[in-house]
Amino acid sequence: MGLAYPDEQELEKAVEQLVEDQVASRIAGRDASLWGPEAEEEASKRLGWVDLHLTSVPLVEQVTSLRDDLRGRGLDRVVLCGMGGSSLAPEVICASAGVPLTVLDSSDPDMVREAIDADLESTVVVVSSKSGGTVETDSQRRAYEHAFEVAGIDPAERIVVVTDPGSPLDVEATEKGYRVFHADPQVGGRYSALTAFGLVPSGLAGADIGALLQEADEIAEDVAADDETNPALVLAALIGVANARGVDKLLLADAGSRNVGFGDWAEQLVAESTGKQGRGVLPVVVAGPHSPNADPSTPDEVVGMIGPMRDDHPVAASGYGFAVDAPLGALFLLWEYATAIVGRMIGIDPFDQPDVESAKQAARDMLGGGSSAPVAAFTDQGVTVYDTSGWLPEDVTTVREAIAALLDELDPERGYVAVQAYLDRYRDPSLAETRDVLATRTGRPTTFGWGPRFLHSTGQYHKGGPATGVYLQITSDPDQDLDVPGRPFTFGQFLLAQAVGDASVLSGRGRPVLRLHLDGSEGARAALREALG
Ligand SMILES: O=P(O)(O)OC[C@H]1O[C@H](O)[C@H](O)[C@@H](O)[C@@H]1O
Repeated sequence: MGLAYPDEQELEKAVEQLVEDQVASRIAGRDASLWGPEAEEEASKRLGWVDLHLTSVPLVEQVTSLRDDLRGRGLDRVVLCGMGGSSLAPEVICASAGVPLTVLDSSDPDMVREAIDADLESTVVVVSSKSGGTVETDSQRRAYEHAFEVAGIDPAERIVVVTDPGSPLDVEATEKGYRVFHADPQVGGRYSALTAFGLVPSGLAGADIGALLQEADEIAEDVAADDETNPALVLAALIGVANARGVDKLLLADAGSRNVGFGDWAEQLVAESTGKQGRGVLPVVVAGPHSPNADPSTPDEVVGMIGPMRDDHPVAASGYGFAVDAPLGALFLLWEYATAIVGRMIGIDPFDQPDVESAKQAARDMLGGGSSAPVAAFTDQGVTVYDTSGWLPEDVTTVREAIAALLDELDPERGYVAVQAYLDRYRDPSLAETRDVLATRTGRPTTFGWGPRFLHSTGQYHKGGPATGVYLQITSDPDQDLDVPGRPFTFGQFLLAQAVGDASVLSGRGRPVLRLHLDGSEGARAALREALG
């Protein structure tokens, strides 16, 4: 089928089919057969999220009492160490509630050092990892343990752990006497907003987590209903039918939602759940309804507006897009249902992430010296240019020409640009504006991700989804590198290995990757800005 937006009748038919197949009630009943025989085993241990509005209720009391205890001891600054599904939900929960939470989801040495140096005296650190083996999170924990010890503070007084029972982190934290919250092992990372992963850090930071569960409870019956008005069915039908027609990007704009930064959470859910086996839905998260890619949009995008809150129905679908909003707890559950249903419609397992490991392995190979160091093409104005696998034409000698050459590789109908900045997002927030600049320049869907954060979110799609992207990596010399205590590498070496490792996997799929490495000077940054525009 060609690239054409589905009409209303097709959408109605798709919803009717979902109703007839009883997809919603079967998800609620944890029917693991919905995604085919190959996905059944994984799905049979990944559907616990349907009942979290009930099963997580006892956590509210436990977290509130720990918060009161910590505050009584003057510990009111909460730092969360965790990647992907272990940090994206608390970030949106706390931002929406207006309570401060420092999210440390990076291996950037400057970012780690700044988080640690800020007010250690009043800090409690939540270390969250479902697997208990994520290297970024492990490294951040080690750095905090070291900092507490140097300051004469017992880490056991300050570190709270969230992990699955029996994980390596669980074992080590228990031995060390840390306070451990066990998460529900029947829930995967990106569906874990209403487990201990979402609730512990948010509750300690001061968000009303009881209200959040209540909000989810209020929509639970609607999203589980085999009914044409079920908002999850309407949302899924729109995205799923469009995808079958080649409309495979999902624009998410904040249109005045009270749920601050919701797009970043939905981005991981949709990209990692659907982007595999050469298929998937690419979320394109933009600031507002008038951002480039939203206005004008491209023919291969479903245009989704998050907000404003509607009284009658959480989802309003029209021929070319939708508006969706609800209280945050309800929105989590609604999108989880919708994403799992889209997974069924496009024929993939929405609960695995088969391509994430490849980049981790490539990073390990780099760190262990098992792969050769990348060779630069040239340096221009403090920016060293790397073209993984040598796709750059030989006569290209400037950053400006290199960016133009990358954009020349874009397919005008299906292609997208992914900017991946392995930098300190708190110090360099304006770099995210690169997205709008390149979206305007190319007229094509453009995503922006901070590395290594995006590796645990859209990273799966970039490696496992349709091979239609061109990739612009930005790396830099840090101000000052930092040791990872007890490890044979520094944070700076690890960060670079992550970028180089991911680039090698992407280029192994035949995609062009351009890495621009800044020497840390203002001149290099200015040269980059100038070459982008
Ligand atoms: O919670 P963790 O086990 O540390 O995992 C953190 C993240 O790691 C991987 O990248 C997965 O692809 C993500 O889905 C997950 O959220």
